[in-house]
Amino acid sequence: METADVIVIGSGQGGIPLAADFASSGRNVVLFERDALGGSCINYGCTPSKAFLASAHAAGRAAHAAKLGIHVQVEVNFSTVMERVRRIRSQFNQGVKRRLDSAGVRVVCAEAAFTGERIVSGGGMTVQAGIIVINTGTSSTIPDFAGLAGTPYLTNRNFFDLQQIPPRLLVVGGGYIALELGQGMARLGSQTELIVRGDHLLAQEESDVSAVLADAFEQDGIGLHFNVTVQQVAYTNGVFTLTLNNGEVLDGEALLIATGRKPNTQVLNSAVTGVELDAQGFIKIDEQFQTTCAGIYAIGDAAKQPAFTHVSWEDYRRLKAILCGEQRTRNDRVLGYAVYTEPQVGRVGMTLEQAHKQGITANEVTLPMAHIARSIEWGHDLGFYRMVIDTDTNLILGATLVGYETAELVHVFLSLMEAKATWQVLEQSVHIHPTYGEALPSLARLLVGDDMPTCPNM
Ligand SMILES: Cc1cc2nc3c(=O)[nH]c(=O)nc-3n(C[C@H](O)[C@H](O)[C@H](O)COP(=O)(O)OP(=O)(O)OC[C@H]3O[C@@H](n4cnc5c(N)ncnc54)[C@H](O)[C@@H]3O)c2cc1C
Ligand SMILES: NC(=O)c1ccc[n+]([C@@H]2O[C@H](COP(=O)([O-])OP(=O)(O)OC[C@H]3O[C@@H](n4cnc5c(N)ncnc54)[C@H](O)[C@@H]3O)[C@@H](O)[C@H]2O)c1
Repeated sequence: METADVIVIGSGQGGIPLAADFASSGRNVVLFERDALGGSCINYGCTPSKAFLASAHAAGRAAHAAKLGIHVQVEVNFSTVMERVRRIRSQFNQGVKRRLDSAGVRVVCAEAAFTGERIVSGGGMTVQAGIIVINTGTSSTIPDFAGLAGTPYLTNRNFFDLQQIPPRLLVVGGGYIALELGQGMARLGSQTELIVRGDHLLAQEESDVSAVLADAFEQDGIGLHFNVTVQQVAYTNGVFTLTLNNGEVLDGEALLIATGRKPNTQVLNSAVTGVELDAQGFIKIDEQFQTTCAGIYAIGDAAKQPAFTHVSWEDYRRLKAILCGEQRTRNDRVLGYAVYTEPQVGRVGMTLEQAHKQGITANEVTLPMAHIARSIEWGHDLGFYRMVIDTDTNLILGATLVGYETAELVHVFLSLMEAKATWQVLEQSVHIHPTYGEALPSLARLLVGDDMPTCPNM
């Protein structure tokens, strides 16, 4: 058996920099990875999906430009789209390999499992270390629909290997992946149907967020089927046939399953080293990312942190500080997220309902796109900006921005909230005309009683 200073299991978004940093500082680091280096984000998640959406939204914007008086015939070269996606993914993946190699991390390309107390085995190698970091992420959950098993359905894992655009695409799910990839395929030319179990898209968001997205999806020609489940899947002569519980029957040349994620912890055999899992299989951690076994830590999706790359990356920064002796915790951070549909959803902090549930005296203001000069001028008329505040302290508690490129704009709120700024700071700010950003002080001015419309020229 070999020994190391640090073992990292999984090359997720936190594990890579952690392994590289410790190896660069002279520690003996072994990293196990059973699949492509770089984890879900680089290989099957953010990187390929956002490169794919760059093409899809370019096509969508061109198609919608008719309302600006620009009429174009959109012609999609799907092979070029997907080759570009795969080229970018490969470029990022190679970058990870170079980073780990140059830092001196010993990479073992194999599945790892615990075989004893702080002992990890994989690929014919057994290593013991005082510090072990688990960063094994999640995989797609596959529902047990009758007839599904054994059919060539898609998940985010094989979606980016598509060579040809299916004329018709069936998507099961109403969450992030279903919406981003479903809208993307529709914009590239697939007749897309979304099969949604609940009564609105993005179930965790407020219903008016979902309503805006549903409106946009209908403009893209996407069929929306709410409050339905799949009863039967058949696959014959290259065509999927889904029978829904309301009797509806849908056909498509491709079927994308996007029904959520499960933690990659089943094969870890973590009990042998005293690492406990919760009922859903996520690794239990304390405030400092430590598992129920001293010296073993878990970060990212497998530790049930909000499942985003920037969170796994921030887990790494905090865990590194903790391992270097700093008093840090994982809880004192403002976390946001975005959905890269068009329009986008940029979110941070609490909704009004969540604030009330916590017993906070809160209020909210909402500014529709129709009251923002830039959105009228540019023809981006769907969506709204909303801010939630604590009426006792005046602190900003959260924001929901639905509209064009709001994944960028929401950072104004992330920084204000990190700085513990009051809404008056925003209200007093002078933003540039005509921008989407100028609507944010206008939003805050609704709290001092300004009536809409509140932007210049409105
Ligand atoms: C389609 C899609 C799009 C996404 N888009 C975004 C986005 O736009 N923005 C965003 O912030 N987030 C996005 N995410 C989420 C994001 O990809 C994850 O939250 C992020 O990758 C963090 O994951 P992680 O670090 O926990 O582990 P992962 O990136 O999942 O990596 C875990 C690694 O561990 C390996 N592994 C697992 N078990 C073992 C084992 N026993 N032995 C060895 N290796 C093992 C896996 O092969 C994998 O490489 C997206 C996800 C998907 C699926
Ligand atoms: N833009 C981003 O940051 C981004 C993009 C993609 C994924 N992600 C991350 O990846 C995670 C996983 O995404 P996801 O879309 O797989 O999950 P999700 O949890 O967002 O959505 C899952 C959807 O599947 C539905 N569903 C679950 N079981 C079902 C069943 N048996 N039949 C029919 N529908 C069912 C749910 O109702 C929900 O609509 C997200 O939560 C997010 O953290 C982030």
